[in-house]
Amino acid sequence: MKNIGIVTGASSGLGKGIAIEIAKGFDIDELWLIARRKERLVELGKEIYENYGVNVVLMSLDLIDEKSLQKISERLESQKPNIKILVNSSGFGVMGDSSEMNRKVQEDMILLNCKALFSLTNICTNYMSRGSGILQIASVAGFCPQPYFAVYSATKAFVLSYSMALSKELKKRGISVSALCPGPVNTEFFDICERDAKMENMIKKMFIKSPNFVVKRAIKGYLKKKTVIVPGITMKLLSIIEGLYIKQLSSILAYKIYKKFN
Ligand SMILES: NC(=O)C1=CN([C@@H]2O[C@H](COP(=O)(O)OP(=O)(O)OC[C@H]3O[C@@H](n4cnc5c(N)ncnc54)[C@H](OP(=O)(O)O)[C@@H]3O)[C@@H](O)[C@H]2O)C=CC1
Ligand SMILES: N[C@@H](C=O)C(=O)O
Repeated sequence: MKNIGIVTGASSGLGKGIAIEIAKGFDIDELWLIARRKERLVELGKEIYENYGVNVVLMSLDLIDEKSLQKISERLESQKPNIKILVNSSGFGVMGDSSEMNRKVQEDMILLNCKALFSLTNICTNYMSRGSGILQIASVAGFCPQPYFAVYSATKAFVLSYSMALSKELKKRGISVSALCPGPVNTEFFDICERDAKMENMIKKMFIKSPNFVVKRAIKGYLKKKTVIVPGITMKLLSIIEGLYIKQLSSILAYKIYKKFN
């Protein structure tokens, strides 16, 4: 059976960086790279094949479109591979006054950051086995309901909560789930996000990290099977103030209570 990795959002930023690290260091036969921009995927696929000898499958798909998820599902069903690692990095955020912002943009944030991430995770767990793992790209924004980033921070709270709970459910199958929660990272994310709120992002830029820094910590945390990975000391402190340990404790308690009575 073929061992594969799947990375969404592979055309730029964290997804691209993580895809390269997987190709470098993971024992896989094939890497599926997913995003909309085909030319970017072709470029990355070439780099990965030439430098690391890993076969790539390029899937130029809009994950907001349900048909894209069907295509991935059909391909998995026809090949029945063993998914060693799934990375859900596709996502975007737009700042602004939620009641004044375009509704479609906000709905799309929910569809991509939450719905597509959930659907792909749910599809892929059917093709995972002991030793497989899932790396979800959440955000420190998931710890804090942020005014003027209301929908985005809510989508990341979903990713964080879903991933923390799922990690307990999948433990019995030997599958790890890690939620990466970075603070601001210097990627194309801010080209989209900054449309409405330059001032806010000037503050964020004081704490900005390079994608390389975040990718390295993401892989390290994933390999240690950490449920929540927060890169950098400032963001770690912020996440603790915003309740990281309380969330972790209540999730463990909820799991123990469920197990006792079921
Ligand atoms: N940068 C930051 O400060 C932080 C980012 N994050 C999260 O990290 C993740 C990656 O973001 P980052 O790398 O920074 O930003 P980028 O903008 O560099 O990457 C976003 C990726 O998502 C893909 N994407 C966007 N829309 C779609 C779509 N409809 N269908 C499929 N793929 C799509 C993009 O590819 P394409 O356009 O080709 O489709 C791109 O590859 C996101 O989930 C983001 O929320 C979390 C914390 C901080
Ligand atoms: N963490 C960043 C995005 O998710 C931010 O808060 O801008």
